[in-house]
Amino acid sequence: MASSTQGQVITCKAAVAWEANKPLTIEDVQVAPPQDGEVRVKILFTALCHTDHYTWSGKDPEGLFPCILGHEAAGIVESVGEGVTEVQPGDHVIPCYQAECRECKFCKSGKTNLCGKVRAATGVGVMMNDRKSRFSINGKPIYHFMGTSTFSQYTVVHDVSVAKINPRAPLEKVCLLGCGVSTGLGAVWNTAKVEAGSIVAVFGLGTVGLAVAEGAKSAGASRIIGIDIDSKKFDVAKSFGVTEFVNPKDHDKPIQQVIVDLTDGGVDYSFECIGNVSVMRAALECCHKGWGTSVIVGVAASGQEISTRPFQLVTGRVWKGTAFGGFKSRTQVPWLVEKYLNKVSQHHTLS
Ligand SMILES: NC(=O)c1ccc[n+]([C@@H]2O[C@H](COP(=O)([O-])OP(=O)(O)OC[C@H]3O[C@@H](n4cnc5c(N)ncnc54)[C@H](O)[C@@H]3O)[C@@H](O)[C@H]2O)c1
Ligand SMILES: N[C@@H](CCC(=O)N[C@@H](CSCO)C(=O)NCC(=O)O)C(=O)O
Ligand SMILES: [Zn+2]
Ligand SMILES: [Zn+2]
Repeated sequence: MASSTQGQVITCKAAVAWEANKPLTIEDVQVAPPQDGEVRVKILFTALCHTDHYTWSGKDPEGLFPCILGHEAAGIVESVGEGVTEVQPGDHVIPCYQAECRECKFCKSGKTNLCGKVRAATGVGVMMNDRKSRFSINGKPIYHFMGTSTFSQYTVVHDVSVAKINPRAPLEKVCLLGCGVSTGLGAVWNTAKVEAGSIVAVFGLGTVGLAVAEGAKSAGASRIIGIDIDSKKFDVAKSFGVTEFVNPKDHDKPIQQVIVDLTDGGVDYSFECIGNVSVMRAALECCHKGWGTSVIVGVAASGQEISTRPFQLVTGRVWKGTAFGGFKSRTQVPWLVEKYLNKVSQHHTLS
């Protein structure tokens, strides 16, 4: 059914980042109607991912200001532009910063979840159709962010950047599948492909690290070692499957040595979920000789580089990275939502 706002400019509240490192301010923002291939979404719930903080801090080479941040959210389609066939007003959706067009070289390769269709536009804060923003304040354009800009009551996204989900799903929970939780689970299931019995190290126990732990537990890992400089994280991490805790501040030795000593030569899989290049090195170097694989999930600041002795790779360790946990967004986010709903109903049946 057509909404009363279809085709109209909507004025709503949004949190605007005017400059790097300056507090966001809540503003009245004009949100233009969706053009060809675009979808306007009423955002009902949005979470905060460390990447929002990263771009806000000014360390993201793609960061543009003023902008509307936010990329981990859920909402309902308000209206759609010409040619949009896969969603309609009223559909429950999760915006996907990692698009999936199913037509580009990347999508067709079967080798990656990265999609090339709208990435050039989303990287410079505009929509692909006219290379302009749909957000403005009294005529002054405000940049989009990651093709999602969910810190707004209404946002406009490309149709390839929106996943239609089961309307029974609680949006305040499944919004986390828009980034952190999916990324952590996918890093384990898709990128590392952790096998039962593996020893896993997780560096950083924020949303992403906790989801890695949950994924590793579900894959049957025998030990899940959580490493964080904030010991307050350890209690919650236990409930996500972490079996042992290490706070680097409690040790004089390099953290990779501590983990190697704890594990008879190193872990089978490690995950860096912080965005710190020294920790990325430690995460690689705590892997077992011959087969240990380390996955970089954290996003490091502009100008930062990773390093290690090539001997680490010559002797069989593997260094990988992951974006959105390797999930194909439009296809697999609805699947993750179903998986979550089934798990919740199973718990209800059991209790
Ligand atoms: N690759 C992707 O697709 C993807 C997706 C989501 C997030 N990320 C990135 O993943 C990282 C984690 O995101 P998050 O939202 O979980 O962050 P978060 O801030 O919630 O968690 C980070 C954790 O790391 C810990 N930490 C910080 N420095 C540490 C150190 N030196 N040693 C050990 N622990 C340390 C912090 O105490 C915190 O618990 C960020 O860099 C984020 O940008 C990447
Ligand atoms: N603009 C950043 C890119 C940071 C980055 O790597 N982003 C991840 C998602 S983080 C989600 O919280 C990603 O998906 N990367 C692949 C892509 O952006 O195409 C920078 O340049 O540092
Ligand atoms: Zn994120
Ligand atoms: Zn594509």
